[in-house]
Amino acid sequence: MDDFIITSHPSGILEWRINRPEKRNAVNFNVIKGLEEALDWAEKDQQVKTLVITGTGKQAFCSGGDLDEFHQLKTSEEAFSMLSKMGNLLYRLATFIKPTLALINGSAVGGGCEIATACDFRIAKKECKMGFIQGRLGITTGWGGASILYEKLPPQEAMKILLEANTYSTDQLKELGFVQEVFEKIDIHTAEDYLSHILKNHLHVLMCYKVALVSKWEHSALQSRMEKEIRNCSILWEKEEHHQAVEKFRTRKKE
Ligand SMILES: CC[C@H](C(=O)O)C(=O)SCCNC(=O)CCNC(=O)[C@H](O)C(C)(C)COP(=O)(O)OP(=O)(O)OC[C@H]1O[C@@H](n2cnc3c(N)ncnc32)[C@H](O)[C@@H]1OP(=O)(O)O
Repeated sequence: MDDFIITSHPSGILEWRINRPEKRNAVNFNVIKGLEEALDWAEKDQQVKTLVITGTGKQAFCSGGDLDEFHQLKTSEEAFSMLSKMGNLLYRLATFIKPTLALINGSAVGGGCEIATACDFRIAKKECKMGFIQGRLGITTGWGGASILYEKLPPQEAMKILLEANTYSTDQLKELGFVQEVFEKIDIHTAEDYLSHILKNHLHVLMCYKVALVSKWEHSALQSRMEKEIRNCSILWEKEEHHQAVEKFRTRKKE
């Protein structure tokens, strides 16, 4: 089974789906490669007007980094190599020249929330649990998601959900303005309906509006703020508290 699936829809949506439901769509090195592939495709294909990111199954959008695969990374430098690889892709996603949407089909936690944050829009199935839970593992957002979140929510609201490292309901996050719409059921057709007016417009119109947003972030040095955030996470990654927290998760069911 492929770790990700890319589907080009006649509506002009390119769908990138993380396909690891048995691990709640955790991100491994293969999935990181898949995100780069999807961004390359969406950039080059003139038929593509929007990029939609989602997950396979009804339980998870994405559970963040694969704690088994990335658990092997022990030192700050080893961690930084992976974190910056994904962080560079999240900067590329956040500043992507075409509109992007996170179709949140299930729980989105840790780096899964960072991926959702990097998209322009977030629509979610009711009752999904979402949250930047990295703090529970003794680390901070490792893919630059906090810097992007500070661009999308009032700073005090963004800081509260980062500091709490908690999970929230979709209704709570809609009230905060993090989630744009909540649906009882959700699938790619929900995304097509939500994007229907955007998909009717010329691609060059959509791209010009994205350029206007991206230039704001270029001037406010979003990329270097993300790099600093990622470096700080890699320093925390090396500490014993982080490795013990990950080990506790990985062995929790075997007790
Ligand atoms: C790399 C850093 C990155 C960043 O911040 O940049 C991060 O994302 S750090 C945060 C990493 N993610 C987590 O800590 C989330 C861990 N997972 C969970 O909290 C839960 O699994 C949840 C809420 C996503 C879903 O809970 P649910 O009860 O529905 O499922 P289970 O917990 O029973 O898990 C089912 C199955 O999936 C495996 N699993 C889940 N998440 C991960 C993961 N992130 N990495 C590896 N494997 C994961 C879990 O172990 C179970 O497998 P099984 O073989 O059945 O034990």
